[in-house]
Amino acid sequence: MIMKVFITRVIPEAGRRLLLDAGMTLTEWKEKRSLTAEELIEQCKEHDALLSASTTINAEMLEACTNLKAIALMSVGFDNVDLDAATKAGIPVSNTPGVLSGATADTAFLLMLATSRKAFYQHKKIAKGEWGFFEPTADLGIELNGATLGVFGLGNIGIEMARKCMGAYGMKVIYHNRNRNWEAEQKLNAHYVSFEELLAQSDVLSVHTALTPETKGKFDRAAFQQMKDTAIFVNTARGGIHNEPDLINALKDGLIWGAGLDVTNPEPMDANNELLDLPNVCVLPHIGSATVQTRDAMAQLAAKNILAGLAGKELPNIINPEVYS
Ligand SMILES: NC(=O)C1=CN([C@@H]2O[C@H](COP(=O)(O)OP(=O)(O)OC[C@H]3O[C@@H](n4cnc5c(N)ncnc54)[C@H](O)[C@@H]3O)[C@@H](O)[C@H]2O)C=CC1
Ligand SMILES: O=C(O)C(=O)CO
Repeated sequence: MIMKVFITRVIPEAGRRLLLDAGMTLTEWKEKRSLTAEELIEQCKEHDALLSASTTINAEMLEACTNLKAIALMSVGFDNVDLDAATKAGIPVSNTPGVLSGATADTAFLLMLATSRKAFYQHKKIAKGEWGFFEPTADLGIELNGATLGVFGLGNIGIEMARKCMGAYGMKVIYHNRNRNWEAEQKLNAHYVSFEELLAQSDVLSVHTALTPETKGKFDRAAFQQMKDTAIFVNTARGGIHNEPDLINALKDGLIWGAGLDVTNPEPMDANNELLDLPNVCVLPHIGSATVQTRDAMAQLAAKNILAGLAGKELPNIINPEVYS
């Protein structure tokens, strides 16, 4: 029987090929705008499986599309999906863990280093014709050698970030997590600390948890107040984990030294956002996993999950396993 897969964006050929070679019929959303909620429902009703690249999947859609045999997300994060509703609708959902950890940690590392040297600000100055002259005390950065990296969420990406920082700058690693990660602690010689200690001791604080009700708005004014005024805040996880007005004020009031963000709240960020004008800030448009190799691997993994679901098997990267009980 021919199975039909709906794909919410154009995905790398590596993933499409796996599905096509298995005899699937594909419909890709090729328009330069996101699907509306109604369009998503309309499409999903006509298909057997959904491969979703950062589309909101709400209860209404899931209740309307119980025909779906699998939803494969092309992401690790699943805060855009109503997982309880998916389970209630009997639809298995998968994500793409692991394959994007290196690329996303590279992005966190890039933001840390670029922020520490005000790199994006300097680039903008040149573009505006403001190369200037040699001023021994102007626009200085800070060095990272021997600094303390604080990881909030020592999972796949947090571990990769810690490795890179240790290798490049001999950074000391401390972390705070829901649960202690004993294995990573041993491998990285990382020290578990309370959230308050993480705030107080980090020279660079890098966020790597999922966005959940517990982490939403976790980095607010009260948190920034407890950080060093020389600290760099890096967030490549989700914009909702920091409170943006509080972050702007923390930077302007000198509570912290700088910020590097791959994720904002909302996305896309408004072009007039104050953060874009601050010298010690570097912002990227959510490109954590955006390399050729990583996007190929993500598309392939998502495709493998779809194929398993359509063959009546458990999705290898299932995130709502209770759907099978
Ligand atoms: N910027 C980008 O393009 C990308 C962003 N991400 C984001 O990064 C997040 C992390 O990804 P992975 O490292 O692969 O996930 P992971 O599940 O391997 O690691 C997350 C860690 O956070 C910990 N954690 C969860 N809730 C916590 C809490 N309330 N307090 C303290 N620790 C908590 C978990 O125990 C786990 O160790 C994803 O959820 C996603 O939102 C992921 C990939 C790319
Ligand atoms: O995987 C994720 O969660 C992302 O944000 C995009 O790769």
